[in-house]
Amino acid sequence: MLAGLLQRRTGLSVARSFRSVFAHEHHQQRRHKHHRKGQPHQQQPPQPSQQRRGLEAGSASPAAHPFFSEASQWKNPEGEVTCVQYPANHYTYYVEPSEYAPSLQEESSTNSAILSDVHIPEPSYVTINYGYNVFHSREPFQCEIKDNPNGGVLPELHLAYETWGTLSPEKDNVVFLHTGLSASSHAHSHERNKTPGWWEKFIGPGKAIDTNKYFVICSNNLGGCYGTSGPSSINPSTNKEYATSFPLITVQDMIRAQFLLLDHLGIDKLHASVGSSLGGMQSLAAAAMYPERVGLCVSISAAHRAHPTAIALRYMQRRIIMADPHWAGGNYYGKKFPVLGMKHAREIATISYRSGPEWEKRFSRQRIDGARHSFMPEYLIETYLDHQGTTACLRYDPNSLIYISKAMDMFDMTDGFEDPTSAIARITCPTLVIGVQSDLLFPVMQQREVVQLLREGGNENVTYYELDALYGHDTFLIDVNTVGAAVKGHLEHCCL
Ligand SMILES: CC(=O)SCCNC(=O)CCNC(=O)[C@H](O)C(C)(C)COP(=O)(O)OP(=O)(O)OC[C@H]1O[C@@H](n2cnc3c(N)ncnc32)[C@H](O)[C@@H]1OP(=O)(O)O
Repeated sequence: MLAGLLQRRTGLSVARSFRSVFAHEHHQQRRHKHHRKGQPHQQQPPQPSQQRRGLEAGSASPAAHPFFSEASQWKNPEGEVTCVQYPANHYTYYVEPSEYAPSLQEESSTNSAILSDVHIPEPSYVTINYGYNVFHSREPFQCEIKDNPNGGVLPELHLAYETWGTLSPEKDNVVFLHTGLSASSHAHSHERNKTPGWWEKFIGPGKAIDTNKYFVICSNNLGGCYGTSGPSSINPSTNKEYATSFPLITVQDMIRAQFLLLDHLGIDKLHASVGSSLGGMQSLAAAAMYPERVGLCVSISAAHRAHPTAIALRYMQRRIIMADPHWAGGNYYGKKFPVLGMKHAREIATISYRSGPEWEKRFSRQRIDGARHSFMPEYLIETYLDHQGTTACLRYDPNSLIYISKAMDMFDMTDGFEDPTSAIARITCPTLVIGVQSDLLFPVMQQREVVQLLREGGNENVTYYELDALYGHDTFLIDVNTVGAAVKGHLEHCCL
């Protein structure tokens, strides 16, 4: 009955969500139209912000390259423009003096072969504190894979985390939120960082994770770049960034680091471990590795081991980053930044995060009004991917993406755990598994398999919801009505 109810809710939610998607699209088309007005396939005049910085827009002879019809701007996480992409494959980049060094970078090229010469230092993720707390352990942290630089030992460990709600005197109301691949600990806004978080609509008073009831902790993943030890952190032994001397890490290492944080906070047992995607893998791993310390488990759009298709997609993202000459073996910190590798990797990632059925409805075969056929972005799906790559590529450290995506590929609860045959069987707590039928990255057969293994392992309290939402893997970020309702039900009612 509950499943039927949820199915109905899903249908309603999809219809409602698509209204906003179409509104978005029409807005986008208007934007394109506006930009091109009167100047199809011609170079745009410098934008006011470019003029202010004295950049020249005219040196690339755009008439010879009639493919780009507008300039687009790239922004850093603070919303400041850090880069401008000009028409006709003519790229000019500049950076804010206050945030980056050297103070002003400007380079241009006239054909795509020279794009790899763009000069942009790495983004500010390593220098700006986004309002998170940092747990600092001075004890060496032994990573699981010992065949690694320094035997897989990190001399120290930093773990960035944020919290919402109030910890009960008994410390028994903790919900630990594990993040996806490139997310930070900023799942929700708070006094020290008012920017909406990546699960803004899911967390708060009365919300799916109710902060009137629960104390929510979200930590940035080991290997990440938002305050937790990762390749861009300074190795205290050398006083330089680890880069690729950072050891290979596993999902189990991420969990061990998180439980060190819980030890530090004096929290013996979680009310619930919750996560989606990589976070859903972590949630399963946490419940298997620390069964006595996890009260409830929620795993959304995840799996107990990576699917070969997902490995293939992440492999290509890594290869594209590593093929960027500015990746330089991972040693690009303070030098040229592999921005194009990161942009194209993000474009591939976006293909895996959404779904064909969504794009059929959202973009179909629509093209930019008046665009000529060319090899440059012309269909709305192409401009969309271009936009996603452009906006996301300056928000994350490419080396972090390489390390964490590799950890996802290596994740396999039937292998690599101390007692592999029974890793899933060790999950004895009530567990909610959610799958989305349009998910390419973690296809629903994987969630069904997790449920089957849990039940075969003797867990009698397993709930499974399969959603027919069209947003693919990203449904967990978008569909608060269905995903949020299921999570709330599990956290608040499953054991009553
Ligand atoms: C693997 C793991 O472990 S986790 C993976 C998790 N997934 C991600 O990291 C993806 C993150 N995605 C996001 O953050 C998304 O913004 C979401 C999911 C939160 C919201 O999605 P949506 O509301 O559908 O917006 P979406 O990001 O798809 O598109 C909106 C943007 O695309 C632009 N856009 C839309 N259509 C087009 C188009 N045809 N051409 C160019 N740009 C377009 C919009 O103008 C808007 O731009 P803006 O963000 O700069 O304002």
